[in-house]
Amino acid sequence: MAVASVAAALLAALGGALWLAARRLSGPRSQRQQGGGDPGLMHGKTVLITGANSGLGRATAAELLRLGARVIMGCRDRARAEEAAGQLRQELGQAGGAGPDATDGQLVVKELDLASLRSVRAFCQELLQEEPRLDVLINNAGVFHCPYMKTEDGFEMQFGVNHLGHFLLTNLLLGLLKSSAPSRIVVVSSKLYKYGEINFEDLNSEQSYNKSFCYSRSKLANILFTRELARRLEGTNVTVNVLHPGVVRTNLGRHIHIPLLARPLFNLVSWAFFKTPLEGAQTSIYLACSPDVEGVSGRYFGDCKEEELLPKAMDESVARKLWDISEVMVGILK
Ligand SMILES: NC(=O)C1=CN([C@@H]2O[C@H](COP(=O)(O)OP(=O)(O)OC[C@H]3O[C@@H](n4cnc5c(N)ncnc54)[C@H](OP(=O)(O)O)[C@@H]3O)[C@@H](O)[C@H]2O)C=CC1
Ligand SMILES: CC1=C(/C=C/C(C)=C/C=C/C(C)=C/C=O)C(C)(C)CCC1
Repeated sequence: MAVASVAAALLAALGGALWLAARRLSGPRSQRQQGGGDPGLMHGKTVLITGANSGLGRATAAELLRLGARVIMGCRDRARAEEAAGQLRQELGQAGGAGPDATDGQLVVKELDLASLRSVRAFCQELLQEEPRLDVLINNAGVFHCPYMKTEDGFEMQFGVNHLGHFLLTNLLLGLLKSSAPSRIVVVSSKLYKYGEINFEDLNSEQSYNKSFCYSRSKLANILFTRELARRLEGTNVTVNVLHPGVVRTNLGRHIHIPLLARPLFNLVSWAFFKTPLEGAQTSIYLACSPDVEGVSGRYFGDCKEEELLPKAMDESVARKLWDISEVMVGILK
């Protein structure tokens, strides 16, 4: 009897694993694995991607590089970024691209720590000196569910990196984006914005800290920032759009503690149900280079299609107030 139960359990586990594998390999998602598109589409264009050494940013960099762009990887850890850049050059060579030597110079690594306003300023100063143009800025880097931590300037980490660091970065690069117009800004947010609120009385979470709320708040801030910026950029030929990538298998979950014994199960589930980084990056890539969204600004996208926002993400007075407070927080108040 016991032997029969064990055998049944093993068979069920095997059947489940096979079903998951079949689902992963034959589902519609696998068809989106390798990007198509004209390999010369982004030729002559310079793209800056924050957090380009890992996950979605890395996959976005790989694809835009394949499409011929000069890609600047804005990353906080030079060693991790150089390692990723080396792998990307090699992958491009192996995929029949221009080859590691010919692509040199099209992939540039620069240090950028969004948890330090000093680093953001130094990064922009160098970039403005060295780069004659910037066609696409992709605000992709992010931190998720970290324990309570503060940035170098004393801001709650998720709000500080996901919103404020990118707020300063974008503002300092706006002149170059305008002089390179038509140009685009792409902001990576999340569907989890739905659970956030902009609680102006405690933006630093000094009174209480809830990591889920603070992540959602930072992602709501990404959307409000996008909409306010789109309004300010009207008539400049610089567009800005925001997206959610879906649930993607990346390093974003690094602060989530999974007990050692449960990890294989979580890995299996994420492998079966989460998007791959390349699948998740499709909307970022679409907004960065598709002719379909030429002139489109201030909109929210998922799976390369426009989606509706909750009223709280379209509240113009909250967006303006957040903009004004962010200017004071990062020290660019004119
Ligand atoms: N994965 C998912 O399911 C979802 C992701 N997103 C969003 O997608 C974006 C990309 O995340 P994803 O690729 O998943 O996660 P990863 O953790 O794989 O990548 C995040 C990137 O952000 C960088 N980063 C973190 N902190 C800083 C900092 N202070 N300064 C500069 N760079 C920093 C990381 O650098 P380092 O490697 O050095 O840590 C890394 O390169 C994020 O904005 C995230 O909120 C949204 C919805 C779902
Ligand atoms: C891959 C993987 C993980 C990653 C989780 C991730 C990437 C969560 C993403 C969250 C979302 C949806 C954020 C939305 O903004 C775990 C569970 C830590 C452990 C098992 C392997």
